[in-house]
Amino acid sequence: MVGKRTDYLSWDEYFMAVALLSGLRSKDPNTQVGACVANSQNKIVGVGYNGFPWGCSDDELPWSREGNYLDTKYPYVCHAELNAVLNSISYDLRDCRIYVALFPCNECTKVIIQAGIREIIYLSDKYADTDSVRASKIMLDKSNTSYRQFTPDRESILLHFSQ
Ligand SMILES: O=c1ccn([C@H]2C[C@H](O)[C@@H](COP(=O)(O)O)O2)c(=O)[nH]1
Ligand SMILES: [Zn+2]
Repeated sequence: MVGKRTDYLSWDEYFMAVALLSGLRSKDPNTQVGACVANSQNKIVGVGYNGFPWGCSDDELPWSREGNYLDTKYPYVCHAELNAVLNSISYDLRDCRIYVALFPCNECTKVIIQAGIREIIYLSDKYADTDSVRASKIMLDKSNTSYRQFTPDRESILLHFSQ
């Protein structure tokens, strides 16, 4: 008898990989963030990445991090989590989990909480020392929204377009 494959992706690996793959769509030269929302039946209900709003050309708005506020990306870019929630097939995301490449900022955290998402699984917490992420954690703790860092059991996942 032929046994089943044993190196198949766990649900956490699968959804985090979808989040990272979505992040590869981002044009941000510094930080590419992807997000994937999965429901309690392990179905993907929304994905997103950081990018400019509809109709706002990637070639006309700045990707700078520094300079006058209006000459930076910050006032314009839609965050990955916001896009994943807005792109979702369901209005009600109660009991869903969101997989994100980067710990959500305070604005995304508000969206996540208000959408009813119950758990955040993140990869990087590189902005842990900012007030934005501190505020996120305060709100998450108060609202009983759980969060945990994804600890991968494998270094990478390879995809080949040629079989
Ligand atoms: O919760 C978040 C926080 C940030 N982002 C996006 C917004 C920007 O495009 C980058 C951050 O750029 P830096 O150059 O690292 O400041 O990440 C997001 O999608 N979600
Ligand atoms: Zn954000």
